[in-house]
This record gives sequence, structure tokens and C-alpha cells, in this order.
Amino acid sequence: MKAREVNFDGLVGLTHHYAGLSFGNEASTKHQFRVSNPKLAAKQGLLKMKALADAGFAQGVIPPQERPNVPLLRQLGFSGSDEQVVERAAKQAPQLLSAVSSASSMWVANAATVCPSADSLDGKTHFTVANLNNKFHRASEAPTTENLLRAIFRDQQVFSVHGALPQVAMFGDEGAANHNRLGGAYGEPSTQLFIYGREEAKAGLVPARYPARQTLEASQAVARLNQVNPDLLVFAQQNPTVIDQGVFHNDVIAVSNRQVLFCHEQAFLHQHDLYAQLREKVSGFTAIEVPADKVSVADAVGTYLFNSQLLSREDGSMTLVLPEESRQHAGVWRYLNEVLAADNPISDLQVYDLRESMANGGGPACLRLRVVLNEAEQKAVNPAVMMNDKLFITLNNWVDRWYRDQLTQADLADPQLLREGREALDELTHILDLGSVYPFQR
Ligand SMILES: NCCC[C@H](NC(=O)CCC(=O)O)C(=O)O
Repeated sequence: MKAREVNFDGLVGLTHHYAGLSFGNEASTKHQFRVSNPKLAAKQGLLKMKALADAGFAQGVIPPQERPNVPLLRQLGFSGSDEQVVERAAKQAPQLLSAVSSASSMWVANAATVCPSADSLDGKTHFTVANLNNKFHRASEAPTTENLLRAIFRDQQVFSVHGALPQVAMFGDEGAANHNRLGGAYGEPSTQLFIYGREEAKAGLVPARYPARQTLEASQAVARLNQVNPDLLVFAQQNPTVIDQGVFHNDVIAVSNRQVLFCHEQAFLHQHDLYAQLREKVSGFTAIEVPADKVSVADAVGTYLFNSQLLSREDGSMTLVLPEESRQHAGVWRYLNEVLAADNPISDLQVYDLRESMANGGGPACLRLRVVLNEAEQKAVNPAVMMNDKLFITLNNWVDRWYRDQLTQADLADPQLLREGREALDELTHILDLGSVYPFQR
């Protein structure tokens, strides 16, 4: 049975703004308080989804979360009606209101880690929701992410969705952004490479300046929950010095597809040992390694060339889906064209304008969750979330009706934004046939 990779992209939420919340993510810090355009952000994302769907890649959509997160504000001691809760938070702690209003769930590469059925001991497709413990504004995504995944992958005969790991630093887990799957055909058992930033139990090498968000302990627990066949597992540490240069997730410095790993030469701590392990486990393993004298780590972080999607076409060749920023940089673009000309599976570069998401540190790869599905599993997915001409038009109209074209931290105090958000999401759950998934619906 033929399996394929389906990409599910996060739809940008109505409160997308630049809050400067992610220490260690340099774009987030740099763009704090810049005026955002949620409408444009959502449309940029939809255009990428539609273009990839039109090019024959299977594409789904994951909806945004309810923001501001009023229950979370109540947990922090703000009381009264929902409107009063928001109003009081805006007055007493505007930075908290901003955090609980973040549209960060758009970066669904951090929603969960996925184990395709070919790799799991029980033959099911597993999802473990990420706890995103390192950042307050992101840790609150987990419960609704779980509801959303259950509403999309709802057939429990074939899908198994696990709740997030315990919310403590020891089990900090950032989902698929720190996970690669390497192998042959998608439906064949493949090697799962879990990348971590530090090991809680050992005083090993760790970054000095910025946090290592993912622990080895978390990666091991996710592999257990997902029932990954132990023969297929590899764990490797990210290079702490690149974390200190702004590589807060592995998908900022490496991307894989089938037998190919496209990465910077400084991505991993013991890079050559890792290649040796992968050569042994993955038939035809191909590393396309970018040297620092061609692209510095700073330029990789600035242009996000590795935060790309590496997609297989029918003939086995691969398309690299890149953000506009990597075309704008002469040296990076020259290097990418050298990769194109060289003898390797990459034979096409596609560039998208994702400027709104990029300014918060999210490129093409951050916006998508990869799910390998065989034919029966594809049929078991909630069909209303799959991108096609009709859904594209419906979602664009929905965005036009509900989204603002500029937003600042001060606007978050507007009780109308809360009401608009709920009405819009209520409508969206009908469009995507999700049932009741948000706190305000329960
Ligand atoms: N995979 C990309 C994730 C980007 C995300 N940025 C943010 O949350 C920035 C939000 C802000 O600062 O407004 C993060 O760092 O986890």
C-alpha cells in the first residue's frame, strides 16, 4: 500500500503579533513591538498551502487556538467577566496579556512528534503532543493541541494521540522540530533521529547564552509513548554553540527527507559519529552538508535556508521550499543554486513570502507538521481539513471577514478582539468539521 507524506500547516491566528517572548529566538527578540498584520500572515500561509496542494503534494490545515487565553488569566488571579479579566490584565500586566494572546500555535512543527505506522510496534500512527515547557506562552498550547489532533486524526483504530509530557524542564519537549525520519519509501520502516539540546541527568556540554529547549529525557519518553521500534532509534545532541547563535530548534539548521539530510556542518555535536550511525541504518544515506565558509551559522539563522521543506516528487527528485529571505541573501542564494546544480536529489527550489511568520522566527518548516500516512490512514483523516480549491476560497473569505490588518500589544486590551476571535473560531470549527475543541465551546 502506497504511503505518502501529508503536510498539515498551522493557520495563523487572529491575534498574531510581535511580543518578543522567545529568548534565544533572535527574530522574536528583534521584532518585539513591531506592528503585525494578522490578515496578511494568514494569507501568506494559505498561499503556501494552496500552491503545494496544486503541485500535487497532499496538504491539510490545523486551525489556530483561542486567544487571549482567558482561563489562563483566571489561573493567574484575574477575575470578573471575561471582558473584565482581559481589561484588568491589560492594565496590571500588559506583558502577560500579550503572552496569553500569542498566536504561536501556528508553528505546528512544535505541536507534536509523529510516528508513522510503519515504525511503530503496534502498527498505529502515533502523535505525542509537545509540552513546549521552555516558554510560558507556548506551554499553554498543549491541551487544545491535543483536542485538535483528536478532531483531525479521530479514528482510534489507526491513530493514537498521546497527551504532553509532564510540564517540567526535565521533560522539555518541542515536538517534530527536533525530530527527523530517514529511510527509503515512506511506507517502509525508517530511522527516527531525535535531536536534543541537553541531558538533565548529566552535566555535559550545554549552551552558555541561550536555553536548550529539548532534553534527552523528553526525547526518550516521546519515543516510548510513540512506540517507536527500538531498532529504528537514534538520539543525537544538537551543537550547543549553534544554540547560542540562535538555533533554538534543530529545524533551523537541518532538514531531512527520505535518505537525505540537508544540514549545516556545525549542526550536531558529534556530527561524524552521527553520519556513521546513519550510514549503517539508512540505505543510500546522503548528507548534503553546508560548510561554514559558504554559509555561516549567522546567515543560516538570518535567512532560514534550513527551515525549508524537502519534498519528494513522483520521479524521486526533491523540491526545496524556502522562505523569500534566503533568496534575498546573495551568498545563500548562490550556494543554493550550487546545490541545485550538483549531483544530489534536490532539483527544484521554490520560494514563498512568509515575512509575517518569519519575523517571529517561523519559516516554511516551522509552519508544517509532517504526517506519513498509508492509503487507509489517509482515508481516516477528517476530510474537511484537506486543502483544495473550495477550502482555499472558504478560508480566504473567512480571513477577510474576521482578521485585522494591523495589531499591536495595545490592541489586545480591546474586548471586541476577544469576541471576534470566538465568533470566528466557532465558525471555523464548522468549516473544518471539528466539533467542540476550544475552551469557550466546552
Ligand atoms: N518553530 C518556530 C517557532 C517560533 C516561536 N516563536 C515565538 O513564539 C515568538 C512569539 C513572539 O515573540 O511574539 C518559538 O520561538 O517557539
